[in-house]
Amino acid sequence: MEGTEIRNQTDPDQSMPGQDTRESSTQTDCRLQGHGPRLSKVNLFTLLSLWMELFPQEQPEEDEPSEIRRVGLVVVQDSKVVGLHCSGPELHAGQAAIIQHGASLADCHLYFSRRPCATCLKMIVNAGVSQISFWPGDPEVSMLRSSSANTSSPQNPPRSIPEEAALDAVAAEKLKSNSRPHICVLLQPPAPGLAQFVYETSRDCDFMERMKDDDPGLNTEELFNRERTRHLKDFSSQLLVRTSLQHREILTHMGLEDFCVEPHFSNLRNNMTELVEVLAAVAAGLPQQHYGFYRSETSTTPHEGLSQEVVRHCIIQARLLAYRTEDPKVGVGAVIWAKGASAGSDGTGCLYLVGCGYNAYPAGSQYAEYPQMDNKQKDRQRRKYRYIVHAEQNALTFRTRHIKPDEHTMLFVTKCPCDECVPLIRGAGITHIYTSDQDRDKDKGEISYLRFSSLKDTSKFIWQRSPSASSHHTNGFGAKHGRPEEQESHSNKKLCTHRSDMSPVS
Ligand SMILES: O=c1ccn([C@H]2C[C@H](O)[C@@H](COP(=O)(O)OP(=O)(O)OP(=O)(O)O)O2)c(=O)[nH]1
Repeated sequence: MEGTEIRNQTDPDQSMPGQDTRESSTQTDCRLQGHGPRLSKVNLFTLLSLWMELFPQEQPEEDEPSEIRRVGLVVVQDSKVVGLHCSGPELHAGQAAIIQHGASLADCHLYFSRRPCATCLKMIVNAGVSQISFWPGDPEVSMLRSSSANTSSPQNPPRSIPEEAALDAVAAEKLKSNSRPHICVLLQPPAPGLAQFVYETSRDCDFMERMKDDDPGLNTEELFNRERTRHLKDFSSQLLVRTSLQHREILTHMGLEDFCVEPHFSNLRNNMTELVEVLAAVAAGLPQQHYGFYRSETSTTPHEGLSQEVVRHCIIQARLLAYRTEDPKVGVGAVIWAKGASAGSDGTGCLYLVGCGYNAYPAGSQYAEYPQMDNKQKDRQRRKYRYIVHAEQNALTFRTRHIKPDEHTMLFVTKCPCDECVPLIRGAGITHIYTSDQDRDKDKGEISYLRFSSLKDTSKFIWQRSPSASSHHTNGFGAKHGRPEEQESHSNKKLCTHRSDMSPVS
């Protein structure tokens, strides 16, 4: 099994070979700070790749399943995400990455949501990529689907691997063993309690809170559980291999026989399931029905440009990033996408990634180098606020592309931008912001959110009840919406909702 590794460490943040060792030392020690478990970088990149595979498509997959499956891809350079891709109508995700990044892929790490086909792999190997990691489910050239008459399904596995998939597997194996890049499966068990932490914090995130504020009678827990179950079902059928038998067969054909041995096999399947559960919980934090991102200026103006599905997708990317926060208390994630003049052949259409980030202490700082206390501490100099770099600030600082004045540049952020960030966002030329405005107009002393309302030259799209749902007051959702009521709700919140010290992410 040359070139393939089982990474199954007990400490998810344990440094990887080739990974910056400072990275693990900067993390907040959750046991000391009361912070929930933190997502490891490997798991973040893995989850982002799975999520990219699920990027909403203009053209839904044909009824007759193709043997070529959609793939999500995350391109990482120096531990920073520099590309998010997915398969499109013409190009596979790997090909799209080659087209967009060219030889600058050299020394990048690539995280695929499936083992890429040999056609992509040869170009990627050729570009000098340093490491390729893939999710060990059904590969891009599917071993579960067949175009032959006896079409298979997850319920009825093919009696043998389709010929095309078997040939592709042989070629991929050859590329794996002959290539300079390290081609491996980099899966880590999520930190103990992470799934539960994500479950709790997603259920109470700003987006859910907004729904609760609008309709105090709404059973958000029930709504959240329903959404989570629905996502879990969808994501599992897409991303997991249903039976152990099928999974063993696939792994064997991919040259991953070592994974088929116990306890590795059970661990692998457990880790995969747990990560899919995390993804389902994060996605459930933004229930699809009746809510979406609508202009803040007047909630009756329909959303322009991006579909609600795409916006929601990008906000969920930001929510995943927030689980890498170094703030002992509040995680914030931000993603910036730009809309190019013409659609590429990537599954993201005209959109391309500009940058992403989460709130953290200055890059390269050592653990406990900076104060981590929150505003309940008495000494002002011991508070975190002067040291933490905000999610938007990291996304802008470590962006991979220039922001072009003639293009729409869209910031997706899980928390209302604060007064420190608003001028940066304006100065950088961000044209659209998608966010929750739960903290808008609040002044918390050390950090305030007063300037967001006066940010005039940027279109703001706020998570709120869809204007059409509001006018009908359907399904138990209350009637409150629109600017006057929103303002009333904010001032009320200022008085009555103060989060506790153990306040969760987002
Ligand atoms: O635009 C912003 C605003 C804030 N943050 C981060 C910075 C800091 O890490 C955290 C502060 O969150 P919040 O304002 O909720 O402060 P808190 O510590 O939770 O205080 P409080 O208890 O008053 O909510 O959010 C960002 O990344 N971007």
